[in-house]
Amino acid sequence: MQLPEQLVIATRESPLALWQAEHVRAWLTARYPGLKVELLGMTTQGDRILDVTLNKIGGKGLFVKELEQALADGRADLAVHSMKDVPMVMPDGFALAAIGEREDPRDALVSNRYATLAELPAGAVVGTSSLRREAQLRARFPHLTVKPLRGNVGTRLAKLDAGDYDAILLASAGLKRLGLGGRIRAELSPEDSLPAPGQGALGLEIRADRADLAALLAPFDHPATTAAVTAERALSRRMGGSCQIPLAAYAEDDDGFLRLRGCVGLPDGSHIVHGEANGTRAAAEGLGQTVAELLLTASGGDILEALAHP
Ligand SMILES: NCc1[nH]cc(CCC(=O)O)c1CC(=O)O
Repeated sequence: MQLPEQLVIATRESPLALWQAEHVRAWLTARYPGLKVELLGMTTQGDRILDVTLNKIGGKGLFVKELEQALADGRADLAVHSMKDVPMVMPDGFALAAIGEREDPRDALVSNRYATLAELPAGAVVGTSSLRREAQLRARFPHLTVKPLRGNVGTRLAKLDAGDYDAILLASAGLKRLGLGGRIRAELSPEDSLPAPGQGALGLEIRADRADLAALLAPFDHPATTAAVTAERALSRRMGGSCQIPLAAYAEDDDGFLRLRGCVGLPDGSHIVHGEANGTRAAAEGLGQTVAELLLTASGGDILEALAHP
């Protein structure tokens, strides 16, 4: 294979996105000595619009469209994404070249006063703008108050420290990557907070016509993570795939066998249904569809109505 001399990585400019892009740069230069890798920092619509909850303004695509434009124009060769932010259906002309090994997939409780969710007293204010986290929290701890919280990881921690919240919920992966793992009071079990599809995994996106790059990036792929994330994303896609309704999907790989758990509900937590199934890595896509069918069958009219008219 003819090695290119230089690659450009398109990335968002939040500290977490830059960490992730640097991580991929370090992998590339270690694997291909002599390869020059530059970062092209970009601000996306999702970064600019901070005063509205994401599901109200169009969801996940907002974090990736500008980066895809840079790939289309040839200003960049690859884009590094949190798989959680990548839409369930890849737009025409783009492909995921590799999904790297997953960091901790769990949600984390961060608080300056409380060590567990169970300790939070009635009326305690918990910060999250994720419908998924909110629905699961309300279902399990209906006495808590959920208050919206957006911004990058540092901004969210600053709002907690300013006293605006008693506790906040964040992805463990982001905190750990930024060296902020020490702020985690409790890792939430999948029973308390089932993670989002793709949470904790990084994806490398390229133009579908760049076979040269696909070969170069393929060794970044972690097959167990790819199988798990494929199952989670298939579930989400079959359910309608946006972040307009609370949806969680989490697959664990045990030596080639996947256990996929999913849940869907109403944002107020008043109705939430769970489903799970097992399958082989090779059947990851079908497994996602199977669990989605279980969820749809178990959902009452109210959830189906919310899915149909978000
Ligand atoms: N919603 C934004 C987002 N996208 C990816 C992560 C964390 C890192 C990851 O899941 O890979 C976060 C922050 C969070 O949810 O706390």
